[in-house]
Amino acid sequence: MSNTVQVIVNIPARSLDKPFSYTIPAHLANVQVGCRVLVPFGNRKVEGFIISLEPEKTEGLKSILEILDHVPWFDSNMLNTARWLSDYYLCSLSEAMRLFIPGQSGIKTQKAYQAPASVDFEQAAVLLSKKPAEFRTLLTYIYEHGPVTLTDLAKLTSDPAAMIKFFLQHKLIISADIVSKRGKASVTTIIDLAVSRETAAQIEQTLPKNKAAQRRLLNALLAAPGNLTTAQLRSLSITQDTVKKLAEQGLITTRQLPLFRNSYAGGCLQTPAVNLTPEQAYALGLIIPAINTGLHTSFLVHGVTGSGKTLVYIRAVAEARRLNRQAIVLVPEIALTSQIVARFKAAFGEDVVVMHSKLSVGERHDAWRRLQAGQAGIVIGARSALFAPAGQLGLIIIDEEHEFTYKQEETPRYHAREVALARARLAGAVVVLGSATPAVETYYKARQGDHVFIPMNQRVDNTPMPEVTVVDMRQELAQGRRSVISQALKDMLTEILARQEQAVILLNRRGYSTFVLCRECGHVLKCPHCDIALVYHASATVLRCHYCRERHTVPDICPVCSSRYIRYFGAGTQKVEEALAAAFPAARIIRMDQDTTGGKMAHDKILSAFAAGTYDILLGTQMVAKGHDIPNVTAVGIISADTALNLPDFRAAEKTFALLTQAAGRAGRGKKSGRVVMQTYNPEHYAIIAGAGHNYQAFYQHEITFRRQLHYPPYANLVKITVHGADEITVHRNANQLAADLTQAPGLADAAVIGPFPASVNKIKDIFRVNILIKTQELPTVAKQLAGLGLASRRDIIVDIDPINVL
Ligand SMILES: Nc1ncnc2c1ncn2[C@@H]1O[C@H](COP(=O)(O)OP(=O)(O)OP(=O)(O)O)[C@@H](O)[C@H]1O
Ligand SMILES: [Zn+2]
Ligand SMILES: [Zn+2]
Repeated sequence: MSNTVQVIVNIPARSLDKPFSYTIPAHLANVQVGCRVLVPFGNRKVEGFIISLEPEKTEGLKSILEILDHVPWFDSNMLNTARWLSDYYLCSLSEAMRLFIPGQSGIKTQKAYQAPASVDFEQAAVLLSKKPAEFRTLLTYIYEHGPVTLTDLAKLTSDPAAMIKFFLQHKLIISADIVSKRGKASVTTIIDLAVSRETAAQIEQTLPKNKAAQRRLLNALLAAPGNLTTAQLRSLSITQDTVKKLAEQGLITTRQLPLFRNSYAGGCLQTPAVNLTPEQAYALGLIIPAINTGLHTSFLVHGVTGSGKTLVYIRAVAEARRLNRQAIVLVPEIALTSQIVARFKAAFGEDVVVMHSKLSVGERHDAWRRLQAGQAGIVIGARSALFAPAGQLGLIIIDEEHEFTYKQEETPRYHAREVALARARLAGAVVVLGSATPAVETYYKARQGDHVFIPMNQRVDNTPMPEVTVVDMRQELAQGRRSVISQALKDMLTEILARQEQAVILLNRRGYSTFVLCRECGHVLKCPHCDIALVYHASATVLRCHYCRERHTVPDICPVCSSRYIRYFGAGTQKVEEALAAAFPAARIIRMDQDTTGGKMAHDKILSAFAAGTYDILLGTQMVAKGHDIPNVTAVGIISADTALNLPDFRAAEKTFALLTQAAGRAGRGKKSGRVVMQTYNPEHYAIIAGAGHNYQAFYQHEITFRRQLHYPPYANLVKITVHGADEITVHRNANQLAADLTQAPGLADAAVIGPFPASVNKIKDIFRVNILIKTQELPTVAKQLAGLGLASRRDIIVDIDPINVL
């Protein structure tokens, strides 16, 4: 029997990134690895996670105060995944473990005040004699009711803080933490008769008149076929007090049942039995046996838009469930993917737990307890669902695996795909990655044999892919048309509106203010050394390369065609909406972008209204391009296909290609065929040509060559180091020093250190940010070196392994 445990305290401070030892008091002897506990830490009580039991007994240790879980919250798979995460992403183990807890902590700590162990009443009386009477009242209250919080005290007097300060100063009170468990399982009380119905009826008769409530309760129980819940009693205005009185007399019994909150009562669809398409059958023919082996395998399902990937996921999950194993289904953003959630709900009902950002911490806890207890088998949600306590994990699905929302942009800066692969490897689980436009890194890995590759090249029912027209906006200008809506787009919309079909218009606005484009010839100013668009810094009106620091002034005329139409930064959604309204006064247009969608569920509402046919045209940014499956959408217009191309980002072409393909994929998914108009200043760019031709292969061939030549991922790993601080000069000095140190560091000899350069948004809330980029083929060595330099524990530094945003 072990007497000592190693505990990771749930405090995200980097300086505490090591386990602390505690002893186990005799009454908590059954504590296990993976349990959350309450421990004394300094003069506080904090939550801790037990990561190991030590055989040795060590003298002089503090002991654990309380066990918060009777079943360990962390199983070995979760614990090892957290360890992997902290090693790979250079975060502390507590930062990694917090990911696995709804609300990041199982306890809530409130500061409270109470009487000290001994009080010198005489001295207290002297001190208070000079003070207003309020002081005495408050102190008496604290002595009688303590520990009490400031909030409690604020109910008694308007400004308790000053008085508390005085009491603390003179040691009349001490502060103490009130620690409460979070996400307590909500319970319902069940009330039953403890005596025979005859006895109860007799007693009811003999109760005096003033016991009306007790009589009502007995009558209610006599009338009810079985028992009653407190909620039912409330409707009869029967209080807890009455229940207590009858229970004390031994007439009734009460017991508590856990009540699981389930806030997602979404409408269930009826799924008719379908025959699998040959490609779906082929995919499942590979995936299902893999699930059966119980060994880790990963698949990449590269299925064109509308090829029926969701059904493959559902059947794979059904197989995992048949084997009594659990499944995690990740979607990029729950608010934009209600259709897939509805399909899972329809197929699996209550076995599905849906995690979305609107859930309270309590609801999350309940949901996760249901998974932990095996009462639910499937969790579907955004990247955080990956950390669900699924002890029987057999399958992880990542839909739209190329989406950048899978990367967490705060510490720990993990990518859900990588963590999923690590967790599944540790659990012997299968991973299915699905996308019409896989990330270049993922596709490369599949070609290398790291993932089993499954192509799905046909749409369901062999519906043709939509026909795409590329419009050269330079030609439009040359022909005197200045509208943001080209003639071809206008013609297409006129036709489909006349047939009462619907259209989606995508305005790809991202990055518009960061680069300079010539409207006449489409030329974008690029760095001659890095082939990346120069970033426009409005504050200094200069152009800079964020990869090699080259600087240029902004030209007044285009260096290629001498046009004065350079410095074009594009149009916003509002402007496009006005142009559409002017061209189609009768059309019902709904706009969806950051400005119109305050709450997250607003997306959902807009999409459902559009799907229901309340609107003819859905106009918006990126978010209109994704995920939805609306049969009456036959036309897609892309206002500015190439804006993302000009982002000073080596993934610019990939982002553009993915967006065009996904957007085009919204058209013609039903019986009616679809059409797409893509407006661009770069019709000869490979991402545009491949996007228009639905040709992933062509895009990939081009892209991978570029990546190989310039040593970008997948041929190297990147690490982004951000130095930040309030003082610009210090930040720059520290960054320069760090870059110099890194260049000299022995373990980084083979790595390229690039920068420092100011972040593209170089000042946020008065904090300056400067980036250093490391390109390496030896990430583990570099990571070790960075950890050795103590970077991970510096407060002014953020280390981002495999950054998605390099700006
Ligand atoms: N075997 C089948 N028989 C009939 N209809 C099917 C079949 N499989 C899928 N479908 C239907 O085909 C449509 C497209 O399927 P789904 O939405 O799964 O495509 P997808 O591959 O996920 O596309 P995207 O990548 O664009 O999201 C859906 O309406 C779906 O219900
Ligand atoms: Zn030009
Ligand atoms: Zn450059």
